[in-house]
Amino acid sequence: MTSPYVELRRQLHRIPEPGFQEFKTQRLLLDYLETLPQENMEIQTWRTGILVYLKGTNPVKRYGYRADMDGLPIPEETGYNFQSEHPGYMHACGHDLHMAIGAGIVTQFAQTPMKDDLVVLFQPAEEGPGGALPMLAAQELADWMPEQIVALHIAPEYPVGVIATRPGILFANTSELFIDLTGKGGHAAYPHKANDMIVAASQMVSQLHSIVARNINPLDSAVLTIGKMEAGTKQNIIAEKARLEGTIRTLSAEAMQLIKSRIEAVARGIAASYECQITIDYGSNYLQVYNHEELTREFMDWLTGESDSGVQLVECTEAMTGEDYGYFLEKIPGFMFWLGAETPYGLHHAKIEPDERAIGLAIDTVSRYFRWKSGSLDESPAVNR
Ligand SMILES: CC(=O)N[C@@H](CCC[C@H](N)C(=O)O)C(=O)O
Repeated sequence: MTSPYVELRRQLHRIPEPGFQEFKTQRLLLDYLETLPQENMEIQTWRTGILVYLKGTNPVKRYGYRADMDGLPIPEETGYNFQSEHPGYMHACGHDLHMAIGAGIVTQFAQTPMKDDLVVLFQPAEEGPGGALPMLAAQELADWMPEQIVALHIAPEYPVGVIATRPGILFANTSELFIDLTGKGGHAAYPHKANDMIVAASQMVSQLHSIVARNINPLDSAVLTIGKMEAGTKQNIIAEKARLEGTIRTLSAEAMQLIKSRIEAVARGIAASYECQITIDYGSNYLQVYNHEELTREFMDWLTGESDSGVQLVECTEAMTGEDYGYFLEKIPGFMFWLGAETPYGLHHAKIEPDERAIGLAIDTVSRYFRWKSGSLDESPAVNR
């Protein structure tokens, strides 16, 4: 029989929504939360997010768990019979699993409280424009601010049972990148009377790709990806406008600064040689995910000691993915970890089908960890997987 959390994940999978438009997602989660015992639980909404407070029996400390909520603009190509009902949108980054795990953790503590308090946060807009910073600034969270926080991200490359993390930097600094080029359009047969922005944008993409290869110290990892290019209106019209959309990833703040200044130099060169106007917008920027060194090491040691939990700990390297959870870790001590959910297709792929057995394992592991921290491990109920 399918567990209630897998069922909830499937329902969430059907309704992926863009950042700050997670209206149906919020409704579905609120409906689920209403089915739970309410005696020691309080719920607040913030924009399309949800904050759940679970009161402890004799609280000294307040812990936190954060799950992200938004989907991605990807037309789904999985074989699921619970595919996205929102054309062109898909949960392709595991946020449906992250939320189902969050709901499972709430269930565990609504049914059997621990000694300490727990706040579970469902945060909108992780993929963009970023919900973490405004949520951290919101009065709703200020009143319930956790003293330690945990989050996870599914990992398609690890089997179920693997939890991978490291003390220190786990995910990169990120900056979005939007470049608009404006030249002069015209008839395809009169190129000498126009400034073709398809040619200018193509040149610019090549030059942008040489920045990481030729300006960044190879020992200081960085990535610049252009994920979208738009130009032109018809095959026999010279394009007056072009737009490039991408993202920059770095492990150091200095490399981010350097890449941005090189992008601006490339833009000045292209603008001069193609006699066009270029504007650059860096969109939203996320801070690196920096795991608290002692707390992460303590979690890793605890996992290693949990011999019959079915979890295998891997100490992994950093990844160039980004996460606005980095802003939580800037303010609140805590960590993030990768949760094995093996599938042949990676994050942000139209065919990704994460292994759902990861859901029960994560609910069990995170709940047991909080109970252990709180000195309440003896009261640990089994998870309905
Ligand atoms: C885990 C993950 O895939 N996160 C996203 C975060 C996106 C940040 C921002 N919108 C950007 O594109 O720079 C990622 O792409 O790493």
